[in-house]
Amino acid sequence: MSNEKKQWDPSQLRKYDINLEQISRYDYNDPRVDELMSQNKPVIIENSSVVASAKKWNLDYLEKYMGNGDYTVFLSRNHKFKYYDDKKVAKINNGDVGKNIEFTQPTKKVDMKLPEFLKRLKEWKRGDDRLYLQQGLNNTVGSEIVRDFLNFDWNFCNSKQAKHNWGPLTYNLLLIAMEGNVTPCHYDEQQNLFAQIYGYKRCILFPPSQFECLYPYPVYHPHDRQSMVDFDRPEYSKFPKFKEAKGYEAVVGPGDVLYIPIYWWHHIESLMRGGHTITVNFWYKDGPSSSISYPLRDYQKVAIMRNIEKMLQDVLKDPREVGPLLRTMVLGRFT
Ligand SMILES: CC1(C)c2ccccc2-c2ccc(C[C@@H](CC(=O)O)C(=O)C(=O)O)cc21
Ligand SMILES: [Zn+2]
Repeated sequence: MSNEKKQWDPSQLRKYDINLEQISRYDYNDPRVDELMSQNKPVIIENSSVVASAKKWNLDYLEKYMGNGDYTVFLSRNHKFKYYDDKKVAKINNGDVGKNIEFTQPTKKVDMKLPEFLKRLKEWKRGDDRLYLQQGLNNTVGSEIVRDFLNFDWNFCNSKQAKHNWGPLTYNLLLIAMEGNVTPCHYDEQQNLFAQIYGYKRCILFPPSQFECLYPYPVYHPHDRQSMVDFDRPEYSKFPKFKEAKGYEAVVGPGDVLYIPIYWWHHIESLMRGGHTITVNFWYKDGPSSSISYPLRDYQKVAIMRNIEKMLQDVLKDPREVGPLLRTMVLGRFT
């Protein structure tokens, strides 16, 4: 490591007051990779050829071969790109879930041609909206890109999918972020092989067991699955257990593949002053839980809590009644 030219500098990482330790890195054919994956623990897989065919994906190549379709681009007034579920926004707007839910859309979703996206990326200056291109890799992209996509090392991905009993591949997202962009802490209900192609991203992960330290929004909220804690300015009075959160971090670079286990929280930032970043992720549904085995995994308890919240929300209708009912049911009774 010492003799390699350092590709990034710690000053490019945003400063957070969080207890973090390093995520392990192993060569793709090191048995410890599968050991960790089988325990649903994160690991960085080095030197695989999962996306080797995309090594040549620089912005000029993409501009030349990505075709002239419209791409999904998110715009943000600040560095954070908080996911929101627009189906849930609609439910709030038509009063389906109570009137008093304040929700301000944090990002705007626009369709943009690639040349315009790249132009705005190059000409960006302080005060401009930040951009984040997120596009499913499908047949709208040019034939060369499809060829590169088909030349991903699918044997590697399929072998992981089979060995760890994952469900079907649901999505490959192509992500082109501006330097400094942040995807705030959230979890997904899918297994994720996060393949870094260009530039460097710092990833902070927390296990599902840290649910009570990360204070997710209610399930009906458009920010379902996102943490309510603002890592830049944590409100410890509202979220006291955030002080106890214990996470794992890694900086991934070209050729690294980070396994983000299902239900694991992750905050992902493109290094400041590091130029744009390009990532392709591989999302897999969870495998068929052939038989429930005890003790339950932490992530299964998160799934149980989600189902209870959904059921209560459906039957109580007004979200303001969910908390009081749960408190009445639990406080002083289940010590
Ligand atoms: C922020 C953004 C563009 C977005 C906006 C609106 C709806 C969805 C999404 C969405 C989904 C996935 C990612 C990639 C990654 C985070 C990262 O690499 O930044 C990640 O979380 C994952 O691979 O699971 C990024 C986004
Ligand atoms: Zn995610």
